[in-house]
Amino acid sequence: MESFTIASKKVLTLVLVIDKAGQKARNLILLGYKKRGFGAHLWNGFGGKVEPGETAHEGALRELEEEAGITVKSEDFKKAGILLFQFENDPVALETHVYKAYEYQGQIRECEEMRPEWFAFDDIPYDQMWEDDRIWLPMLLNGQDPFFGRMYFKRKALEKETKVAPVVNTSTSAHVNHSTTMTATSFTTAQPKSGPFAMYDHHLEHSLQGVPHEVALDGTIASFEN
Ligand SMILES: Nc1nc2c([nH]c(=O)n2[C@H]2C[C@H](O)[C@@H](COP(=O)(O)OP(=O)(O)OP(=O)(O)O)O2)c(=O)[nH]1
Repeated sequence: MESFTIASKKVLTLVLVIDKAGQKARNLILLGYKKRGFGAHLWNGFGGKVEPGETAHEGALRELEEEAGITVKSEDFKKAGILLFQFENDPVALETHVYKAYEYQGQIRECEEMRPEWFAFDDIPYDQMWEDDRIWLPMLLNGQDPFFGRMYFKRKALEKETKVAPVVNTSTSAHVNHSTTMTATSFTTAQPKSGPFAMYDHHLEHSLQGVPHEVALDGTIASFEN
């Protein structure tokens, strides 16, 4: 496993809302399609950066309200673990505190950043999610939390995708005009399927005895919650 010292870290949150045997008698998970910013075009839980003066718990509740329009009572909010994301040639690691909730209040709504949607557990769109999610999300869903994971990513080479504009038939005739030329070709940078980063290594401990509270700069669990 890759192991390198972190110079600093940012504290983030990630919330998974689960509807156990809901209306359709199937277990459902609420994911949001990220419309812009970091992790754009991927499905994910709700969350973001913890603000100064806020605990991770408070930050997670705030982001859930901002991004999905719903609230969760503190007693229904359970810490599932910490995921430490490290990126090649980037000394800043992302210490992501993951929470789960089975009850919520309010009306789920879309915002500028996220489009929420329920997914059955057997229909989770892993190929349109961060690559590490297929490793730890099943554990969260199976109750194998709390967990602690370290995930290492490399930046993917962005492929150039050629978009060919539709053929414009300038002929007034009903017959296909074979002499019609194709108009300007536009070049766009394609978004790789599971985001611009590729995971190249990971380490995951699950069913821990205690709930991780903080990660040390050597990438180990610094403390557990009381
Ligand atoms: N599932 C999953 N989530 C991840 C991974 N990496 C990663 O940063 N995240 C989450 C943690 C945060 O919830 C979110 C990143 O936070 P963000 O940049 O959207 O934060 P924010 O909402 O404060 O951002 P902004 O308002 O400044 O745009 O993505 C990953 O590998 N898997």
